[in-house]
Amino acid sequence: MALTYQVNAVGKLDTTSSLNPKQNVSMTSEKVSVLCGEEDEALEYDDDEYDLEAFSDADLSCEDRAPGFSDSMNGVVKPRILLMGLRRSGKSSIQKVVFHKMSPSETLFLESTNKICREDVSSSSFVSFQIWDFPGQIDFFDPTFDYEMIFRGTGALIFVIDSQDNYVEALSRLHLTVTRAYKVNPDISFEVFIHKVDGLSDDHKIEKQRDIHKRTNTDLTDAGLEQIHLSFYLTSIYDHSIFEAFSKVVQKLIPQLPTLENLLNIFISNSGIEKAFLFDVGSKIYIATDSSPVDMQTYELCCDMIDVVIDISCIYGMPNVEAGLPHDKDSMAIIHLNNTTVIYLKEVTKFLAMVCFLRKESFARKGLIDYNFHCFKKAIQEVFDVRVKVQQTRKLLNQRRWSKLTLTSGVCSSTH
Ligand SMILES: Nc1nc2c(ncn2[C@@H]2O[C@H](COP(=O)(O)OP(=O)(O)OP(=O)(O)O)[C@@H](O)[C@H]2O)c(=O)[nH]1
Repeated sequence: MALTYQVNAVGKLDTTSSLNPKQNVSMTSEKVSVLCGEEDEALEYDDDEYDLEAFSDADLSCEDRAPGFSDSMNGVVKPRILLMGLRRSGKSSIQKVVFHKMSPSETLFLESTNKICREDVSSSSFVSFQIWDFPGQIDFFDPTFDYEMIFRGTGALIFVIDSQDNYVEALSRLHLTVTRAYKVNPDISFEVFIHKVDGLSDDHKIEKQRDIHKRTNTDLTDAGLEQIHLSFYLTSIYDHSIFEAFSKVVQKLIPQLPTLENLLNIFISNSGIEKAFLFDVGSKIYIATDSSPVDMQTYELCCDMIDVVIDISCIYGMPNVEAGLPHDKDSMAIIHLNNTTVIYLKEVTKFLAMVCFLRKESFARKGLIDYNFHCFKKAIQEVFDVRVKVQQTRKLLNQRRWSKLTLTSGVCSSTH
């Protein structure tokens, strides 16, 4: 597949000739700049000047990195993604494969979960949430169980259905869960993973999805809750479908998604690129892509490329001691496929990477692409800065509100 291959692992980036005269690069999304003309093609852009690492992690507490969901007195908590479903439907396997790099075959030895497992996922500046894995046997509608508290802070509820099993019971549990959760928090996104589809033929998969879709919608309509929207995904841990489904779930929790998509659209249209993804490298979740449709094969190629880069970096790269990663913000890779397509990976931060698909002819203008990438990086920094400012203001306002309340109550008690 790969005719030529080039990886710059940690600390080995060859950011040679920075021929660019110090230009004043504009930072707003509308101004992702375009360079045209012959001489621009010679440019090699040095991204070091704008060190995104500086704002990717260190400046922020965990709370700051959370997208949305304010519920405590003066802070912001991470949105929760709940993994629910009957026993042995595959919940823990999904979590282990996507977030712990467990190989699918190892999940055969996973023991049944007997208590709620919470895990923080804060792998990048944009991806930050908590996953709660519920044991299949738990009756969370038991009166002693505070399900209202759980649903109140939930961003997405993933209900996993084992497609290789009889799913009648799973569907009635899904209905119960969704209706109760909706009453507590109508903002939850409800996601249904029709899981373990690796054992089914293509026709059978579609048929199952149609059947499950029809039954759940009929149940909701009968209950007068047709306004509840469920999204369905066919998933398996044995291929990339689980990563793709998880990407779509996570994207719904990123408030900056439209801005990121817009930036990617501007970037690709000005750089001769056919498709670009913004990946969270650790989990292989793509947090944004441009508006052209995503096909599974392209996504799989991106995942394979990320695996290769990580493997090579682990072997030949110098460890990024601070972050505990084998790659850093300077890592990049180029793969030339034998069908004249080039895949170009460039790190945006130490956690985020952009993967682009383009024609060989367009790649000849690498200088232009690198320059536009550099502008894209700066625009992302702006998005991030704005978010930090909004969150800091929100915190400040909350603190003020509380001190005002304290004062008021002080006045009340003295007049009494
Ligand atoms: N064929 C196939 N098997 C899977 C898939 N995902 C999980 N499994 C298997 O399903 C079995 C149960 O997986 P678990 O992850 O333990 O299920 P769980 O829902 O967490 O179970 P509880 O902890 O009991 O609630 C394991 O043997 C997994 O290997 C899949 O996509 N395809």
